[in-house]
Amino acid sequence: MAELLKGIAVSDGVAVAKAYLLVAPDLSFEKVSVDDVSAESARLADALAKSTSDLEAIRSKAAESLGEEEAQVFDAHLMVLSDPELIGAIESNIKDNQVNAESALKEVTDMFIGMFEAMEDNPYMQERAADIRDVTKRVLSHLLGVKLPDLTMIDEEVIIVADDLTPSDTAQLDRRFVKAFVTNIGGRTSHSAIMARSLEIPAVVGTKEITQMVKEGDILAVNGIEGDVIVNPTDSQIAEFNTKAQAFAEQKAEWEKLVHAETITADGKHLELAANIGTPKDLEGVIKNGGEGVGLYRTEFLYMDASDFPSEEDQFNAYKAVLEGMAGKPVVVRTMDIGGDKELPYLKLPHEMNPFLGYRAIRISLAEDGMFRTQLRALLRASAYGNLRIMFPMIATLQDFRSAKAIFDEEKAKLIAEGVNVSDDIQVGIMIEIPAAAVLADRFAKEVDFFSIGTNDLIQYTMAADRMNERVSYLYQPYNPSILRLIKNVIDAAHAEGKWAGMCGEMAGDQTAVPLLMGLGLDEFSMSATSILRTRSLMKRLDTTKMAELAEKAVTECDTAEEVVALVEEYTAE
Ligand SMILES: C=C(OP(=O)(O)O)C(=O)O
Ligand SMILES: [Mg+2]
Repeated sequence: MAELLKGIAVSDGVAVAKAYLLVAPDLSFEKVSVDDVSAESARLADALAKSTSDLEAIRSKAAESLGEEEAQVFDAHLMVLSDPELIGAIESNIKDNQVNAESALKEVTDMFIGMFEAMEDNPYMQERAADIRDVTKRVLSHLLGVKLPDLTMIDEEVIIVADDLTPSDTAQLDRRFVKAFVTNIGGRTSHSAIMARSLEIPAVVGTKEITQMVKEGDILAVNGIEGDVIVNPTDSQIAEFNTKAQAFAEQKAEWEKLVHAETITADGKHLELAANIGTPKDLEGVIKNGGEGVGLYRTEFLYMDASDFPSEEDQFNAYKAVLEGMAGKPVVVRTMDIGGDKELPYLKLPHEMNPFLGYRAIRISLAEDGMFRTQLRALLRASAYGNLRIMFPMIATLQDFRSAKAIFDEEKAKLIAEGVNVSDDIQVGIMIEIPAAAVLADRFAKEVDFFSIGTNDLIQYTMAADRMNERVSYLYQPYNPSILRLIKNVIDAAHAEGKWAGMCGEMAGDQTAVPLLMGLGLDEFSMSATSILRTRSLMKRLDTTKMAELAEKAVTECDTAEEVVALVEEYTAE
């Protein structure tokens, strides 16, 4: 029977395909004694052989899609499988203690993992412990006859079902095969949702129970525009979804006509529509969608995609590629924003109660300033290849900004003294994503070159509602008058000092927010590349004077987000 589930629509598009469960399988087992130890050893040998052949296949797939360097992680895993000391110890455990292969394996690997993990100052041994942990899971899965899900091995059309997708899971999705994803948790501004939009993969998150409702092989129909998911749809429901997919494709074709057009409002004002990117590869989408610049390059993905800190040279090459790719159009590069839902496995950070309020972004950069200086040097060297702007994330105090700017100035002076070609026209600005900075924007505006409002975080900190938590998503209110007042304060403060104010939070591409932001005088709108054309189409039919009247009313006369939405509808009705 078909079952309908409602979730949060986070990435447009409609898809129907087979479910693929990305759920950690149950690998529990009982320790039992065995009489036939040679049969048990044969079971172990069989599981080891199957694990080896899995890993060889995964390795060659990774080499093809991610590159040889990324694939080398799997060499370390293969080495574990052929390590005579480890395998020998498991075999002896079976023989000497007459126990099943599962428990012999687990006891020995736990012992090695414990030993290596105890060597706290030795990152090499820590990594070996992680490798053994991974390989043990694989061998156990073969012994128990359960399947380990693996995103890189998908080779048919599927819809991924998971509790949550991490940003690195999302980065591995192959658009040819992954037609959509559906998760239990998450919100519109979770990083996996943001990435789904740039990959143009339809997605519905926060369904709370999709993983319990779906079995391997079920068919799913997903509508990422409205947030509907149907498990095992009927033929007529499939036909209905296909009609919606068709209508969406036609709407997109209409927007695509604006790809080379400028963004001009009904009263002839030019506004800048820029794109948010995570890697140089995303430039293709920016160009395809007519982006007039890059308003946010999230450089942390460069760190997250590597197995160790990227070198100055690797970073320089990535930044240069983006600057050259945008051919003189502005590119705002944000310095590393690790923390919150963006983890860096090789930067061992202590577990925190509230990671979004913890040690993250500029706080890490200022404390571990070697890493920060490397990034700034790479950026400064790349500045000669385009129109670079640098932005610091999570600035809470003027002292944060001054410290970061002082390090930037020092590195710039050093490079110039070394005779390196550095642009003398690099604007340095900040993200406004912490309410303290939004309130004090008039003071910041005297010292920075620009603001970019990061509403994804600004809303969660202002409303005290976690951006990832679907239970409090009703409080995550972009149109709440309190948020609009903060935004107005920031834009007015920038303009009073002759500076520009942009926005790179997801709100900049939200079709209900855009009329308000136009009315508040926002200069630059930076969003997922896939939202650019529909926003250009909307702006073309709106008049800035009328939108200013709308914004003024919203800020001074509305009590609630609902009232603001009603007002927007009234002012934008055709
Ligand atoms: C753009 C933002 O940064 P991120 O989503 O990467 O936290 C924001 O907080 O609005
Ligand atoms: Mg942020």
